[in-house]
Amino acid sequence: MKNSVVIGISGGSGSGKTTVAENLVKQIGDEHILLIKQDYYYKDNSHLPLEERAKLNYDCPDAFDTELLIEHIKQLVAGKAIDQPQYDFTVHNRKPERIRVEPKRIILLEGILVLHDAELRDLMDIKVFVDADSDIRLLRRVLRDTRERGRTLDSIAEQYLKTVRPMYEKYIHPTKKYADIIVPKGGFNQVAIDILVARIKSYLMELEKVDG
Ligand SMILES: Nc1ncnc2c1ncn2[C@@H]1O[C@H](COP(=O)(O)OP(=O)(O)O)[C@@H](O)[C@H]1O
Ligand SMILES: Nc1ccn([C@@H]2O[C@H](COP(=O)(O)O)[C@@H](O)[C@H]2O)c(=O)n1
Repeated sequence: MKNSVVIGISGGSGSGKTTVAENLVKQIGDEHILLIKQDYYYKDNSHLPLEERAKLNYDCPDAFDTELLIEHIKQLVAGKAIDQPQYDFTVHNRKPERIRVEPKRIILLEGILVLHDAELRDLMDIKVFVDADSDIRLLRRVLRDTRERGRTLDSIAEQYLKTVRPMYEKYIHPTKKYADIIVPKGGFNQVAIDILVARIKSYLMELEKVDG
């Protein structure tokens, strides 16, 4: 048995991925569970000015440094610490600093395209797709992006029509077929969360048995 179990949580922007993931961390306790956001692995675009960075497509596989993400997940599974990049949505770029992250028993990997890459999927023990209707996802995104990501309504509308919606149809929604569990009704689906918590607890017991 491996040192750690990897759980991938995917779904469209605003579907409730972060809410599900944070709920799991709360219920299991953060000494055993590590949350890795795919957002941290957006490529560094420091070579471009802010106006150019604001126009990029952030909803396609190419926007992410998946090679680094895979390397980091492999390191964590092998029981090694990583130096994780950080991301600042308000300036559309990586932060200059990295954060040292220690491995934990359960690794939750959350992001819009975590189920897209076959090598990344193969590292996962459970694959989850969080689902919500598109109007609900858009509404949540408008509220979040104006409150937390420094965006205007006009910029959200333009980005949604230009990239967010078409890329969801092209890349994100098709990955639903890889999921072991589909969580409808977004982030506060207590039944789905309870099922995941029970499964995670049984993984933790198995891992402890291996340790003796
Ligand atoms: N089932 C739900 N009902 C109501 N609001 C929700 C639900 N799930 C998530 N939200 C809210 O929607 C917003 C976006 O959810 P979040 O989990 O950040 O989505 P994602 O990580 O998929 O982009 C957050 O403000 C969150 O509190
Ligand atoms: N500079 C950026 C980078 C990403 N986005 C959007 O974030 C969404 C993914 O994050 P969620 O928490 O919503 O899953 C994705 O849809 C990108 O469009 C951005 O707006 N700006």
